[in-house]
Amino acid sequence: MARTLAQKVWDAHIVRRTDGEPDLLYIDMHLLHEVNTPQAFDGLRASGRSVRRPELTIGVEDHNTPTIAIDKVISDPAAREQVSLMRKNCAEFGIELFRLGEEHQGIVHIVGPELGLSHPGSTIVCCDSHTATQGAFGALAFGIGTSQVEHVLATQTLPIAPLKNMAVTVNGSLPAGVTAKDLILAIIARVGTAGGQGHVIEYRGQAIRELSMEGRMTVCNMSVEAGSRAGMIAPDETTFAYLKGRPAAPTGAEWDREVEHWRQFFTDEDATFDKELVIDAAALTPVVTWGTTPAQSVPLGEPVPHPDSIDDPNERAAVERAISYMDVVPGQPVRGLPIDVVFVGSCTNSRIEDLREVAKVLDGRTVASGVDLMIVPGSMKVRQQAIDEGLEAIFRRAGTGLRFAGCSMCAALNEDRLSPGQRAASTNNRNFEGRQGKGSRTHIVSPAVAAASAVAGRLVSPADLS
Ligand SMILES: CC(C)[C@H](C(=O)O)[C@@H](O)C(=O)O
Ligand code: SF4
Repeated sequence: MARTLAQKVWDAHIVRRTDGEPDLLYIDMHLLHEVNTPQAFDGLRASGRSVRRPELTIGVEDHNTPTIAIDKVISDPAAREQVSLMRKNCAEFGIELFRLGEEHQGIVHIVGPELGLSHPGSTIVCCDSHTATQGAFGALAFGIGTSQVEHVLATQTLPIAPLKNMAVTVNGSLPAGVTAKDLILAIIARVGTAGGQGHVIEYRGQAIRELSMEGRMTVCNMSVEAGSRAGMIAPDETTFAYLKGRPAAPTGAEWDREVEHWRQFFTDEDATFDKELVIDAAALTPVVTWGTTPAQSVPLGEPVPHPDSIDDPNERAAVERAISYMDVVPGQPVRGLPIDVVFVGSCTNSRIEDLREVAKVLDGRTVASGVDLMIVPGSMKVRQQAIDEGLEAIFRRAGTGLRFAGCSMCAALNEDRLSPGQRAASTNNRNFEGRQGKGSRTHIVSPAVAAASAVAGRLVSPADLS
């Protein structure tokens, strides 16, 4: 029977299938960070169990870690406690841990691919919704809760009910100046924040094939913002070229064998999807969120919507509330909104390609006075590469620095946050009330728009800069 990419990966990992029960899937790679994992280890201890496959389990410190004083004691007691529990648990259960400031430390979803751990056709789980990022490699990668983390630690398997399949086909090529981030924001605006519920989204079509691995990861990363559990892209030569030579990639004859194996992971011609959406890439322009969900966005050139134009009373009320929280005016152009802070970072957009994009815009320009531009690389590797390539020098000349790696102001779980009422252009993925600090106002944008906005002090695209 014809199958989708997701079904092929799923089928290859079924350990047990029983009528009326979820499938039991084998898990190839299990990633951990310091949030949401302490109780899982407590559970193991309470039942006297060990970790079944510690060599398939890797821990990273990312959410709570500082991005400036990384050699000092973490000031927030709750954050300090989580990081210290992570160290204790990984040491006790024999799990490799990338600690704050170490060579391979960074945001878990950046570090996995960077090490070459994300193999096409594999199953990858982590205690974090944005695990979907690694679907860019044709892996079935998704977030799990604490009790599931305990189950995977103890057994290297996971009981899970089959997911539905959704196809998003992006025809044509993205116009110059339109990025993977604009594409996924446009997709989310069409699908809605709940449209992907219970589904795996497979991204296909020419514009997807033309994306770099970094761009594909940006797209898959935000699949969860459309409500879906995972996003996937079939592996191709771009995927193999990215993986080749990475520390956890196979080598020699095994590389050739694996690449042959990986080539089978694509959707069969006559496979069917439960939902389908087709997008025309050529019609897209830079997209910015104006509201408090990632779906409340408009092309940069368009105004904040009028609630009166919305028929559904619940939706109208939600839009009214978002307009009030964001302190924007219906009909007001989004382009030109003054901003206080620009955040370049998060597992959506803190890879080297993103920092290059930012440097390209900042080169020979300076950050507007009164605007704070924070550039937080996704990993220590990205940081080092940005220094080696001279990007950091460009950032310094523009009036900012390059911080240490971590989630930082994406979720404001460390000390990087907005003050109440501050407005940010942010390359992250979530903009709900208070996401970047109490009373914070977040406009989700691409790295290029973030950099241009830092220069102008207002929401603009690079094309708007003189
Ligand atoms: C802390 C973690 C569980 C959470 C997630 O799952 O996404 C975080 O990474 C986020 O982005 O809000
Ligand atoms: S960078 Fe943001 S979205 Fe990604 S894992 Fe960290 S907190 Fe979550």
